Amino acid sequence: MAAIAWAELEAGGLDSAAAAAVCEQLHQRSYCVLRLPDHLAAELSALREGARAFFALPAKAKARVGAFRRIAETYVGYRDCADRDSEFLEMHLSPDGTAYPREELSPALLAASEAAHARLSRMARRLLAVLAAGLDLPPAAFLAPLDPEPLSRLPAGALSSSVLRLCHYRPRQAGAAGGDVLFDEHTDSTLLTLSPLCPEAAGLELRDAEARWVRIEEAEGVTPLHLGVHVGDFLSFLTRDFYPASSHRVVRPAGGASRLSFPFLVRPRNEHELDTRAYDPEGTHPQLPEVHAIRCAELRKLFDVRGQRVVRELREREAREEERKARAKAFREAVLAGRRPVAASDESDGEGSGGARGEAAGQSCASPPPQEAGEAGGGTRGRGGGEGRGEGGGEGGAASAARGGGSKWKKELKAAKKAAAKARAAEKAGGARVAAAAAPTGEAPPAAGVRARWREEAEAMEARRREAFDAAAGGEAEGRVAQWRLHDVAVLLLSDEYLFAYKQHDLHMDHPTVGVTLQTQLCAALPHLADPKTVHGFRNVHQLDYATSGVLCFGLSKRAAGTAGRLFEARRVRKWYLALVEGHVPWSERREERGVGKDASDPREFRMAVEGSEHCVAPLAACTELYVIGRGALADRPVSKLLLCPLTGRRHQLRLHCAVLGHPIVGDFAYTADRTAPRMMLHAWRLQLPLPQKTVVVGTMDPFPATLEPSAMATGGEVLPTEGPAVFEVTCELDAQSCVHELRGGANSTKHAEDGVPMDVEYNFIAGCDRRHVGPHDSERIGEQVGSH
Ligand SMILES: O=C(O)CCC(=O)C(=O)O
Ligand SMILES: [Fe+2]
Repeated sequence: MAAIAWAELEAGGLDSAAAAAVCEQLHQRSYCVLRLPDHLAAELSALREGARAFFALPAKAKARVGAFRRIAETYVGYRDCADRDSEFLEMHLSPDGTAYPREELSPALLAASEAAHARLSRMARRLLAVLAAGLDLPPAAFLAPLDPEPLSRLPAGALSSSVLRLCHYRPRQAGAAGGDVLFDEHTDSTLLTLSPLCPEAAGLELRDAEARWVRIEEAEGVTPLHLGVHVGDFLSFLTRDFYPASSHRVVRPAGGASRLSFPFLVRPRNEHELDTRAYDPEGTHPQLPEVHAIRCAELRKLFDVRGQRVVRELREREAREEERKARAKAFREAVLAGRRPVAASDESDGEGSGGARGEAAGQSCASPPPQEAGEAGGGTRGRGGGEGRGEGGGEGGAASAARGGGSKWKKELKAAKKAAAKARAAEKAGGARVAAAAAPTGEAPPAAGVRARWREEAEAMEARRREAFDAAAGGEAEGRVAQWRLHDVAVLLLSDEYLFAYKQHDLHMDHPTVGVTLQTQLCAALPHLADPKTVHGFRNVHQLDYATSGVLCFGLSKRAAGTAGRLFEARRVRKWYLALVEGHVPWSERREERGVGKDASDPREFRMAVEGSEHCVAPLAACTELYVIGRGALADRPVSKLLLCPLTGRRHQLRLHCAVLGHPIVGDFAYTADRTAPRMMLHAWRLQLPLPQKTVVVGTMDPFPATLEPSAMATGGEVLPTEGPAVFEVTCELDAQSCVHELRGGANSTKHAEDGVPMDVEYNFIAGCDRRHVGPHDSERIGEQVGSH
């Protein structure tokens, strides 16, 4: 799971990339993980040490802090849940910023709690402002119910509603009964909950979008400086489940370790009366319920009742899901045991493709189809119910909602209507008024929010690209637009653990609405290897842009994908790209180190910009090595062929680095005005992965060969057969110089410039790679190459 840097969220605008990631993740799966800056380590460890010392006190001393009790509309104090091996201390702040309760607590714990409370509260406000902006709402829409800022504006004698809950889960006593769930499944009756993670005694489990338990503290790379953020009932209610409440629980950490945790529960003030009309005077916002004159305290009671039912439903669903998983696993194991993966494409041409074909053909039909997000199991999301453990011990749950897939909005609408019906019942009973939590009946509410916006953007980009082709081809665009079919995919290398595929240019890796994407192609070609637990079927570990072609690696299991993903993150993967760039490049080698950040002038937030340019914001370090392979012409225009080695992987890094050096990539729609090239001439040529057992290099043919033949452009987008094997694989480590040597030596040219670079070469491009280009690989040989580990 990629953590979002808090520093970026803090420094960027409400619509920065980090902000968008927070909105997207909370929308998709109701939680995200933030990476806190190192300087907060001391603050967090002071809190940990203070709490550890407190919980180590004799029971009598802890009881003197004061039992769990209600003070001015909120609960404070210490409680011991001996039957669950857990104890809790609820810390609030007084209007002067001091912690409450204070009796018996060490000055160190008080100081650490005050600092953490204040800091987490500020972070929560920032996050809520970001989440509001994600729905085109002003920050006040989500901030108004919170404790006032500064706290000195609290009524005299009141305490903060938001609470820092110090939790201690003891190791299991020898011979003790009791299960492994220490804190039952629930949703928090908060807007948000912020939890510094505890990887040394991982126990926090959250439901993912398919309602499976995820132990976020066990994810690779999680440290005590990571912060879990999850959505509570109030935010879920206020956004009609756009940000759904996260269902979670605490289980016994492995190895019987004791666990300390500090969830910060960002609560609305009980006495606050919700009124959303100010933020949506027309009542047209598709996500904001129209609510007025309803006290948060009343709403909270409603959440508690609803939570009970949803937990029951979830448990039933979980049992059904377990059964289905066992069946899918048995099937997958049977296929892998046979080591005979089958390519069952939509069109059987009888030719061998990437994986060995044949014997197991019948089985592929029976394999479970990959599921779209939200389709799995009906899409009911987890919401938990209070288990009668007192305030906070068991928190209420919000209405269930479904996400993803075509029926998402209908399901959401249904949930919203149910919520409205309940609210109306509450209105009758308690006199509170919830005007209309339901959308207008009869039709799904219009799509809103970041996800919908991004989808629109992707579609608009696609439309623009088509338009440009239309213009360039004078109405004969059809032949020039890449219209890939399901079987236009090549499997370059297949092992038990990894799949390397060829992505065609002008093809999405995946897409919520487009039918032919690399993912759907792979699902059609290798249905038995598609994992129904994933959203699209195959676990990609890195990305290629829509317009870029080339090698992509997929992990066939979560573990394999994790291993490869970590190699990418650690920058241990070497990548070589080939590009045709405009003009004759005057140097033969170059290193470009300008950082890459967002281009603030692009309203679509698509383009990036290099450090130092006028509109570049928050640039991140970027480095590319560029080598000239040759200079010549492509359809009468001067071009150079480059080998590009990105040492970092920023969005659009290669396009930008070429452009800023004065030689943009031919056909790059984002950074050039040229609309005549039939494709963007950028290709991910080779990938070198130092997998634990063996380093593999997987490559493709050179799609921009030097040739004296008539340009392939004339054939307009047709898939051409290539000469020789399309897959290049070696098991020794490669370096850039040897690639340069190989490419220059292979250039079909007799003239050389002074620097040894071939000149006057007529370049060509191969419009795509089809299965016929792939060498005769069988899974045994490839298994040897990649090794299994
Ligand atoms: O102990 C934890 O990490 C989480 C506890 C929790 O869910 C809560 O206090 O609401
Ligand atoms: Fe919780």
